[in-house]
Amino acid sequence: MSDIEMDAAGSGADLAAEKARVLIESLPWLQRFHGETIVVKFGGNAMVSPELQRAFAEDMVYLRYAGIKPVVVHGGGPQISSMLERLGIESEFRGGYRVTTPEAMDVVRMVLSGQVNRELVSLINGHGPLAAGLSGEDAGLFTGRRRGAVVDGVEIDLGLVGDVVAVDPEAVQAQLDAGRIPVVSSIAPDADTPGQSLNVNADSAAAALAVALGAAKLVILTDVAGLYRDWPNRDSLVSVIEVPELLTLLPELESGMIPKMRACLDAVEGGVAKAAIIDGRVPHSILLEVFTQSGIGTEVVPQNAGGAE
Ligand SMILES: Nc1ncnc2c1ncn2[C@@H]1O[C@H](COP(=O)(O)OP(=O)(O)O)[C@@H](O)[C@H]1O
Ligand SMILES: CC(=O)N[C@@H](CCC(=O)OP(=O)(O)O)C(=O)O
Repeated sequence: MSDIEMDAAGSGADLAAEKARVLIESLPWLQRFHGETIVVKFGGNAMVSPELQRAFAEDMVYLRYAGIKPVVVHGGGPQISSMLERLGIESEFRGGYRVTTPEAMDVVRMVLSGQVNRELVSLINGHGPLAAGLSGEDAGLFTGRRRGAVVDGVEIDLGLVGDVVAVDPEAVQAQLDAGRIPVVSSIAPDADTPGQSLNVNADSAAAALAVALGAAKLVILTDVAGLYRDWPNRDSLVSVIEVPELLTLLPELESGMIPKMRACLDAVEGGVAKAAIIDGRVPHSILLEVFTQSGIGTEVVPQNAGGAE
C-alpha cells in the first residue's frame, strides 16, 4: 500500500470508529426510553422550511422504530398570522398569547387542524402508515376554559383563548397502543360554552398532554438555542434549570418564552421527569437531545434532580 492509500485507510477507520462511538453512545438512552412516551412540541417557528419539516418527520419515525412512543403536539403561530394577514384580519399578541376574535378563531382552527396537522401527518406517513392526526376537540381529548393575561400589572381580555383544564388521553393512548404516532393540534372545546372552541397555546397543550400520558419527557422545538437568562445576550444560554429558579425567573421573561417556560414548569410539576427546549432549526436536534449524554438546549428539572438524564 502506498502512503496515500494507508492514510486514506486510516481516516476511513477513524470515521468508522467515530460512527460506532456515536451509535453506542445512544445505548443507555435507548434502554432508558424503551417503551416510554415522549411528547414533542413542534413550534411554528421551527417548521419554517420543507427540509426542517422532513427532518422532523424522519426523527419521529426514527424514535418510533427505536421503541419509543413519540406524540407530536404542533403549533403554527406564524402560519396562522400569515393566513390572517392574507384574509385582512388583524391580530396581535399580548403576554405571549394571540388575542383571538371569533373570526380569527375560525382561521386558527382551519390552519392548525386543516393545514399544519395534515402536512405533518402526510410527511410522517411518507415513511409508512404511522401517523394519525387528532385535534384537541376530538373524543374529549382536551377541555378548555377561557383565560386572560396580565400585562404590566393590568388584566387583559384575550378573547377566545383558553387553558387546557382537563385531558382525556384515551384517544391518544389508543393510537399509541396501535403503534401509531399521534399528531395533535392545540384547539380545545370551551367547558363553559357548548359548541365554542378555544385557541390554546401549543406549548401549554403539549405540557398538559405530557402530564396526562405520564410521559417520560417533554421536548419543545423552537427557533432559539434555548432559554437565555438575560435575553438577548447570547452568552446567557441556560443549560439546566431547576424548578425553584425558573419560578423566580418567570416574571421577567418576554413574550414567546412565557408560555414555553410555563409549560415546562407545569410538565415537571405534573410529574414529567424532564422538559427540554431545543433549537428546531438544527436538523435532527431531537435525536441529539434524546440519544446523547449532554443533550442540547435548556433542560428544566425538579429541584436537586441534576441534569444527567
Ligand atoms: N429569555 C429568552 N430566551 C430565549 N428566547 C426568548 C427569550 N425571551 C423572548 N424570546 C423569544 O421567544 C421566541 C420563541 O417563542 P415563539 O416565537 O413563540 O416560538 P414558537 O413558534 O416555537 O412557539 C424566540 O425566538 C425569542 O425571540
Ligand atoms: C393562544 C395562542 O397564542 N395560540 C397560538 C396557537 C399556535 C401556537 O401556539 O403556535 P406556536 O407554537 O408556533 O407558537 C396562536 O394563535 O398562535
